[in-house]
Amino acid sequence: MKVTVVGTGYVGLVTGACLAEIGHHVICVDQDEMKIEKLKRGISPIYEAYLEDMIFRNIQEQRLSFSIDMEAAMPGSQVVFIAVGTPSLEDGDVDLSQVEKAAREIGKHLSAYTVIVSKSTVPVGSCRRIAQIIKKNLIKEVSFDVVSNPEFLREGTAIYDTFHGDRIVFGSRSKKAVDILTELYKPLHQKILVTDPESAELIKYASNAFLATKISFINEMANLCEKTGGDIQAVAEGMGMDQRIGNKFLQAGIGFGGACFPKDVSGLLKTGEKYGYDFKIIRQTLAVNSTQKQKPLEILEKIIEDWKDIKIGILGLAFKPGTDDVREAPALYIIKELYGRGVHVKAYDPVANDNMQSVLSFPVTYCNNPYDAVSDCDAVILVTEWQEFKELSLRKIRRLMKRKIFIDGRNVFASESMKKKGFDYYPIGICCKEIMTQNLVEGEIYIDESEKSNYTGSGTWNQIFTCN
Ligand SMILES: NC(=O)C1=CN([C@@H]2O[C@H](COP(=O)(O)OP(=O)(O)OC[C@H]3O[C@@H](n4cnc5c(N)ncnc54)[C@H](O)[C@@H]3O)[C@@H](O)[C@H]2O)C=CC1
Ligand SMILES: O=C(O)[C@H]1O[C@H](OP(=O)(O)OP(=O)(O)OC[C@H]2O[C@@H](n3ccc(=O)[nH]c3=O)[C@H](O)[C@@H]2O)[C@H](O)[C@@H](O)[C@@H]1O
Repeated sequence: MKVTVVGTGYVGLVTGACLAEIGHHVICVDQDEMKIEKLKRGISPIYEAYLEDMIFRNIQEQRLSFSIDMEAAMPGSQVVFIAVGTPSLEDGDVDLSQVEKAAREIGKHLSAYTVIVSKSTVPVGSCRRIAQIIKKNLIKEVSFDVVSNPEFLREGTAIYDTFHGDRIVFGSRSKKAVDILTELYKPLHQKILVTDPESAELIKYASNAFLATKISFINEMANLCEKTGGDIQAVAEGMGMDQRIGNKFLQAGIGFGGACFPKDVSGLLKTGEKYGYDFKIIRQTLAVNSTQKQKPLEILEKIIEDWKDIKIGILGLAFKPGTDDVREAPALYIIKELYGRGVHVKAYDPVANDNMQSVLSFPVTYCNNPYDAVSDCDAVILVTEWQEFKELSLRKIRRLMKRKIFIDGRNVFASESMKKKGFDYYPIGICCKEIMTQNLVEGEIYIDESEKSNYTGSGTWNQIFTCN
């Protein structure tokens, strides 16, 4: 089948390359000339495992090509994917300008029946709007269908996710369109759910908002663990063993980031507002996440008395491992805050140094390896759990650091072992101070000095704890 993909961001490129891989003839169009020039030479603008090889191979085998010209790309395409960006506006609403522009251009170049697929994440009702725009811009009278086909890939595992997805969703009332798309995706052998466009559009937002809420929930549990002496990893393990809950997306840390969760949760909240509905849970999901990002700073505020001449090393800049994407990355927020306190920030990421440098105007020292990034530092904050960091020589890290404050934002290391190695170690959701067992009276509540003034409880219980 001949397919056009409009937009060569993560989704456009992965969709295009994977459809070519399963035998279709795909042309990817982008308005960004430089990107297209690179892609024509087989160079991927994003870091994603296996993607560049797949692009290169499919160009060579003449199933994949790139263009900036919609007029040349569209003729003969049975399916046109819209995979352009839908970023957040200032107020959290969804900016649909790229989608609307793509729809106008598709309308102008439509010459025979075509299935137009919305792969971009768009608010409920957008397929209807896309169809209106296309209709308004048609040069000649042709029929077409617009189908919502949301994308569920994760950055870092995008190719795997495409070939091993849990489901493919088609939102359409047209049997003809659904049959064509079913044929297109047939080689993937995945479960297909066919529903109306409105439900398909909502499935995408509901899925992202639910996963983000699961993360905020476990982060709140982590905060409670710190106060009560629990260990969030044990709590998550115990919860995850219940198959109704599942063990995925229960990794506590310093909050979620990326191009999608923050913007899609805000977008769903805005949809609620537009329809007169206050979506209380996801409002709190966002609020919890923004507090969680502050955790490393809260920890440091308690330890560092004078910020003058403080040097801090950041390990990991990408919003998650496996990608060079720094959009809404927790590291962005942390670096800005540290810079505001006059800290000299050193940073290292295996692949995202350049991207961070292009969005941050502050003078950060970008390093070529993790050891340089921690060298002579008062504190280190591990922000992204790259495999490379799990294999670090901690003895060397300790030796290189000035003070030994280690904030582990992703709970990569074991508390006991870090303490034994001489670090002043701060994981997330794990109570770190030694539990004092002398002079304790059963039935009394013991809390840390700094928490005394906040304690308002009147009862007693048998658990004895001290916390950071
Ligand atoms: N990044 C991800 O992992 C995922 C993204 N999504 C959704 O997919 C959509 C695309 O996301 P990304 O790939 O991250 O986008 P992106 O913002 O990285 O890239 C969009 C691309 O579209 C191009 N573009 C914009 N308007 C165009 C036009 N009229 N004609 C030709 N090219 C045009 C831009 O130049 C850019 O290269 C968004 O709605 C996003 O929410 C969904 C699932 C996963
Ligand atoms: O719509 C999208 O763009 C995509 O958004 C997410 O994918 P992605 O943002 O690439 O990455 P995730 O693996 O979901 O991680 C998102 C953020 O949550 C954080 N996270 C994830 C899992 C967890 O247990 N804890 C946690 O803090 C990660 O560190 C990261 O910052 C969804 O997982 C995809 O299904 C969806 O297609």
